[in-house]
Amino acid sequence: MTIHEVLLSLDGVEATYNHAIRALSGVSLTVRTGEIVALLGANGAGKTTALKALSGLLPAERGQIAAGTIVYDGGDVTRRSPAELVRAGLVQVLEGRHCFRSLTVEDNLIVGGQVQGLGRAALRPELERIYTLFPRLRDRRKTAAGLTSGGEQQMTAIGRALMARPRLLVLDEPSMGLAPLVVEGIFTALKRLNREEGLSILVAEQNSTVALRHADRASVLETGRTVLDGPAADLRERDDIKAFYLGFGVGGPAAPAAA
Ligand SMILES: Nc1ncnc2c1ncn2[C@@H]1O[C@H](COP(=O)(O)OP(=O)(O)OP(=O)(O)O)[C@@H](O)[C@H]1O
Repeated sequence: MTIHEVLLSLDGVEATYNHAIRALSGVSLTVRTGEIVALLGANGAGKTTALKALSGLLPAERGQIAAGTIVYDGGDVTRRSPAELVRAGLVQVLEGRHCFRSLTVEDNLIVGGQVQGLGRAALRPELERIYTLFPRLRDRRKTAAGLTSGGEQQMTAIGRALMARPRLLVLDEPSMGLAPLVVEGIFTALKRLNREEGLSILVAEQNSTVALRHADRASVLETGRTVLDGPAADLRERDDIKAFYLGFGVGGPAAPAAA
C-alpha cells in the first residue's frame, strides 16, 4: 500500500476532565493515508483520552480539549461532534468491545451500515465483505452478540465500524482480555484491509508486541505526553526503548497479553 498525504494530525493536544484533571499535556501524532499507526503507552498514559479527543467523544465524559489542534482530511476538527466525524469517515471502535448485546451479530453489523444510510440492497455486499474478513461471524450471525465469545464480540464491534465504510479506523485496545491467537487473527484481518483496501488505521494498544509487529509507525505516550514517534521497525529492534517506555524487561515483556 502506498502511503500518501497526512489524513490525521494532532498537534500539542492538551485535555482535562472536569476542567481540573489534566489527562493530556502535549500529544502530537500523524496518520498518513494508507498507514497503520500504533499509539502505545502504559496504563493511564492517556491513550483512550487521546482517541476520544480526536473522535469527538471527550465532552460525553466531561472532558475538554484545553489546547492544541486536530486536523482530519485537511480540516480543523478540534471540536467536531462524533456524528460529523463518522460521516466524514473517522470511525472509532471503543475499548471494551461494545456490542448491542441483545441484538444478533448480523443486526449489530447492520446498525453500522445504517449509520451511512445504506439501504437493504446495499447492505448485503457489505455484510458479505465482513463475513469474508471474519468467517466466525458468518457462523454466529443469528446469535445474540451478548452470547458470543470475547473474540467474536470484538470482531462484531470492528465489523460494525467497518460497515460504516471508514477512511480512518480508530481502535482502542482491541487485544484487551483476548487470547493471543485471537488477537493475532484480528490484527491480521486489519492488516489485510489496510493492504487490500488502503484503510488507514490508528490503534491504541498496551500490547506493544503485537501492535509493533503490524504497524508502520508508532507513537509512544507517557503521562499524557508524546515522548517518541518513529517507524515501528525501529521500536521493535531497540531493546533500550522497549525497556524504558514499554515495560519490557530482560527476556520479554513485563506484562504479557491476557489469555
Ligand atoms: N472520565 C474520566 N474522568 C476523570 N479522569 C479520567 C477519566 N478518564 C481517564 N481519566 C484519567 O486520565 C488519565 C489518562 O487515562 P486514559 O484512560 O486516557 O489512559 P490509557 O492510556 O488509555 O490507560 P488504559 O490503558 O488504562 O486505558 C488517567 O490519569 C486517568 O485516571
